[in-house]
Amino acid sequence: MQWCKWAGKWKSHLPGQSTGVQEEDACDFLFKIIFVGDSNVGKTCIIHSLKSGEFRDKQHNTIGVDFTVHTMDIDGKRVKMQIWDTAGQERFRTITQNYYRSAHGAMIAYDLTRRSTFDSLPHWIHAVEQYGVANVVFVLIGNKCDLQPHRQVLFEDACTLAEQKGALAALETSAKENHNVQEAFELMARELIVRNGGIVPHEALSDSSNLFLYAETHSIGEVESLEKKSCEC
Ligand SMILES: Nc1nc2c(ncn2[C@@H]2O[C@H](COP(=O)(O)OP(=O)(O)OP(=O)(O)O)[C@@H](O)[C@H]2O)c(=O)[nH]1
Repeated sequence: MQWCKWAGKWKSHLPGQSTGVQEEDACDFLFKIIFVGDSNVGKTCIIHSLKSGEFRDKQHNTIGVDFTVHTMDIDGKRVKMQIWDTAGQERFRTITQNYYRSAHGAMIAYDLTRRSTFDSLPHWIHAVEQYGVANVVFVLIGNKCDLQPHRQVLFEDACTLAEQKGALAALETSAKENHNVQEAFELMARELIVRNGGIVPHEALSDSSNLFLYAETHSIGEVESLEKKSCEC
């Protein structure tokens, strides 16, 4: 018998029987994650980088919502993440908000070379909180950290916003260089496992703060004392 935990509710699966669930579909946890943020911040590329480890220079914008499943092993637990890649374009907002419902976690992305996409974050956080489940876990992701010379957002500004809004973490990623992509999703998975009754021994989670940041781990107190300097990618 295989078991799959869907955010608190256990479902049993009998491989090869009438459910049609195969051995490879078995998992210990199954989480729904929505990926939101302005258009062209790199959401689709991050997901592609997560799945393939490669960068694909996307030629077109997402229309509505795309869906993918990513499985990872966390300390011996098989964790499946249903990732919903939503279109950032304004015209799809009404449609995409329908997918926020029942999401356990939200990745909220901005492009660190475009300040306007960072300034949109309060909107996205509000929307996730408004249309999603109560106490949804969210992570702020500053993408394109390979483009350091074009940086318009200090990492410390993202940390401050993360602290103010109650984000789990602020991270900087590069889909192009596959930097911090796996880490972002693993961080989310570990937190969701803990919130859903699993025990995941990990030094980051034993920190008194639940805010984990780019490159190094800092508690909220440490963040406040960080100098205003851009972080290296
Ligand atoms: N330099 C660099 N470019 C990136 C990175 N990630 C994405 N891009 C580029 O940014 C552009 C937008 O990427 P997408 O993944 O399509 O952005 P999106 O957020 O999914 O956009 P929508 O589908 O409109 O919501 C593409 O031209 C990518 O090649 C990155 O990490 N570094």
